[in-house]
Amino acid sequence: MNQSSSQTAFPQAEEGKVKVKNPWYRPVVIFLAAVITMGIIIMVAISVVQYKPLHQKYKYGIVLDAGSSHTSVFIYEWPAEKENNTGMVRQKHTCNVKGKGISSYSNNPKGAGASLQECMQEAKQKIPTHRHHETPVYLGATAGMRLLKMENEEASENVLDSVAHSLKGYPFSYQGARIITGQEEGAFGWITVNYLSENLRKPTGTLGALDLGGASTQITFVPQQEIESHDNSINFRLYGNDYHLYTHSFLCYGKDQVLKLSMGKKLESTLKDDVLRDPCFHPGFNFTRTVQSVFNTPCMKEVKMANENFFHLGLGDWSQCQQSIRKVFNTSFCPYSRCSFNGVFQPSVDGDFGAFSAFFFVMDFLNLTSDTLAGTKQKLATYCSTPWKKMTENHPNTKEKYLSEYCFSATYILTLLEDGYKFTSDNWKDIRFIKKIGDSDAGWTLGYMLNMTNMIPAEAPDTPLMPYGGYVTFMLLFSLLILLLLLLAYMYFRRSTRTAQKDII
Ligand SMILES: Nc1ncnc2c1ncn2[C@@H]1O[C@H](COP(=O)(O)OP(=O)(O)O)[C@@H](O)[C@H]1O
Ligand SMILES: [Ca+2]
Repeated sequence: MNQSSSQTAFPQAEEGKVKVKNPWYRPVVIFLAAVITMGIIIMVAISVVQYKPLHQKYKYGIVLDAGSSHTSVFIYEWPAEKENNTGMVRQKHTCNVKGKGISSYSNNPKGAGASLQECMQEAKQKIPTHRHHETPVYLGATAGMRLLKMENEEASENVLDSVAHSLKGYPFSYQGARIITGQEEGAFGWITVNYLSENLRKPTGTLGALDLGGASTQITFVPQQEIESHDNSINFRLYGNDYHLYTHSFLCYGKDQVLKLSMGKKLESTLKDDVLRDPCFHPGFNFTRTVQSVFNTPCMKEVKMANENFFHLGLGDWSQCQQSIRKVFNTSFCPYSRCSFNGVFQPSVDGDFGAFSAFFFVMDFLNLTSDTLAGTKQKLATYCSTPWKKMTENHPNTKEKYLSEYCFSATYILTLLEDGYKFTSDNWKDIRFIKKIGDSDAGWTLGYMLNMTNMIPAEAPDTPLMPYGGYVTFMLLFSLLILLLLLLAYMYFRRSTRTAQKDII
């Protein structure tokens, strides 16, 4: 039997000696299986880390900017998972409170709280109900309330109590209503513009901040020189970088207060006359005002006039207007190596600046946001000399108060920037007149909220493994690769089995 079987044509098929090779034992297949398993594990792991943002939940915050001229309610939103990253918070909605600023309610404090109702109701609708209770609400009052506090502290407290009471009546998380300092107003404005420009986590330069309100104005930037006065220096650490800022807020140098100051100075020189001839107003402008409406401010000593009323007449002379505005800056003394005005230290301006609030409203209305300094002056001179009649005909939909004051306001802006802050025709182009960056308004409110909610950490937070786009591409390529490997493995398996079967046959 042994002999006969040794003579067969197919010795492999010999009984007892046939061995079908199992393809899974081959090292290549083991390797492929290992790669596939590892690939799947890596994909699952990355998915767990990266999947979170796909299920974004938004959080919200509300800040009320109680300015001297009016109050605005800002609603911010940000993805809950990414709250410590720069550029994540955006403005969802704004609401302008009807009527004047809260400081105008000094004789009727209850009215201040009541005035907020409409906008706060709107906030309730804009923010999903299940988020209401965890949405912080802050009210920050600026220079109008600083002035009221100087004039009548009790009245200012009553107004603040009234707005606090009103805000506590909503389902949000009330966090306080207070007068913020000029330093805070400057520093938070700077944080806002640099947060929105995503300058804070990069080693690139920062943007200085120029804010012009009705009652005060702020300048904030990173200076090249040492800051000689303690009051003007602010240091903070954001996302792992140290910032040394220069900031100053000039109370009474908002555009509405400066208008009063310069009119008051002109009235002083015409004590007995009941006519104020004003080069900062258009020719043909003629308005009867009360003397009290000019002197009703703690920014100026009241001057006794012969009459209660006066006629405010426009002359439309830009260069005379600038001469009169220069008088509100005291440059006769400086206890430091250099000053802006009124004996306030200021290092030389450096880098790019964002100029917002009334800087923007005024320069944008006059189409002066991108001219040279000389060009701006020339256009302004022509603008101021335009007859008032023509102005009202050309701009029937513009508020008359604003329209009548643009010549004055723009002349003040130019004088403040050039004579006050010492911008020159060379670095004029570094001033960007801006309203918004992306969806969000430039102003102190966003920076204030980021700070109060600890959303800008001192040290840089962890970043996701890779950007979202990169992650999707990576996952796609990786899936394709795994598919390819599976296909290869399958083809290899088929071939090996076929060879084995052939071998058996
Ligand atoms: N469209 C506009 N045109 C001109 N000025 C404007 C416009 N909108 C607002 N303003 C002015 O901007 C200034 C805003 O100041 P505000 O923030 O109320 O005061 P402050 O910051 O000093 O407390 C006011 O002088 C207001 O009249
Ligand atoms: Ca303001």
